[in-house]
Amino acid sequence: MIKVGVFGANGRVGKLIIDDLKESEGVSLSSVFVRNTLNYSVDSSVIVSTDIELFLNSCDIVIDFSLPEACETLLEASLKTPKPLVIGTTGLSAHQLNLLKQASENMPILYATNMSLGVALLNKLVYQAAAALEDFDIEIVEMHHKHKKDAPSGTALTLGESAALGRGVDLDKVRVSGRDGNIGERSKDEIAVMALRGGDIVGRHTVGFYNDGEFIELNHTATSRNTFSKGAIRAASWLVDKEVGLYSISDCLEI
Ligand SMILES: NC(=O)C1=CN([C@@H]2O[C@H](COP(=O)(O)OP(=O)(O)OC[C@H]3O[C@@H](n4cnc5c(N)ncnc54)[C@H](OP(=O)(O)O)[C@@H]3O)[C@@H](O)[C@H]2O)C=CC1
Ligand SMILES: O=C(O)C1=N[C@H](C(=O)O)C[C@H](O)C1
Repeated sequence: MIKVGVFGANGRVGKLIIDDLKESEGVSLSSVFVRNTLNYSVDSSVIVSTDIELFLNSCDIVIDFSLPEACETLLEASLKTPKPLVIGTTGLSAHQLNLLKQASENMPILYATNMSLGVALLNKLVYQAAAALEDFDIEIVEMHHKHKKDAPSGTALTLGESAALGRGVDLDKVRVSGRDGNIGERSKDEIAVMALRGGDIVGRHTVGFYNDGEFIELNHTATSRNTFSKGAIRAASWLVDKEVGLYSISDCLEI
């Protein structure tokens, strides 16, 4: 039985991971890290702790859905106490991403801005379309619930990277994150990544390829957050016995 530690357990996704672990074969909840208290009860055998060392020492693998600062704390602690990590937290800074890469030299880490099978496939399709439709303008729009803190979503940025890779350009150099005022015509290479927020939208991503006379839009809509929690548990079962290194969700899903 794989002992799973959950980091971010009070959160929207964290709570679902704890529920879904009960229904998943070969895995069980062993520890939970909390800043203060856990907002609900778990089996008395589970270690619920504010002590990150105790939390790490009480599990075989960690699943993290928290916030960038919290994820940084986890990565720093894991440098001292290495554990396989499945990280779903988005909005990581360049420094935090570097820390993640550095940590993956000591332990296996799977980092995915979206744990769904559909988005993993969408990234492949976007890469292909961007390469094949070289004259088409690429625009990405994401929609999420009003509580989401980071923008644009990690998924939208990853889709932007897939598109940029297909075009052989660097997303950081071509990304547009808003348009307002008399800004002039769209340049050929730019890739816009725009964010909308409202209500309880779980997650919707559209990558559009627009040309004169025709356009294609590739869309993925998550209708349940369990898509992410179940995807993360599947990733944990896959990652737990891997060599040190940085893995993607495509590695896990073999697509
Ligand atoms: N990769 C993917 O497939 C997906 C990724 N996400 C990402 O996962 C993350 C979490 O999303 P969501 O569950 O909606 O967010 P929530 O805001 O609901 O949950 C965040 C969690 O992080 C914890 N937390 C915040 N700060 C700290 C800290 N300093 N130390 C320890 N724990 C902390 C909170 O604990 P407490 O309540 O105790 O403060 C809470 O449990 C986001 O980055 C989101 O974008 C979301 C869905 C899918
Ligand atoms: O915060 C969310 O809710 C989500 N975050 C992820 C992201 O930023 O891409 C994945 C998903 O779309 C839901």
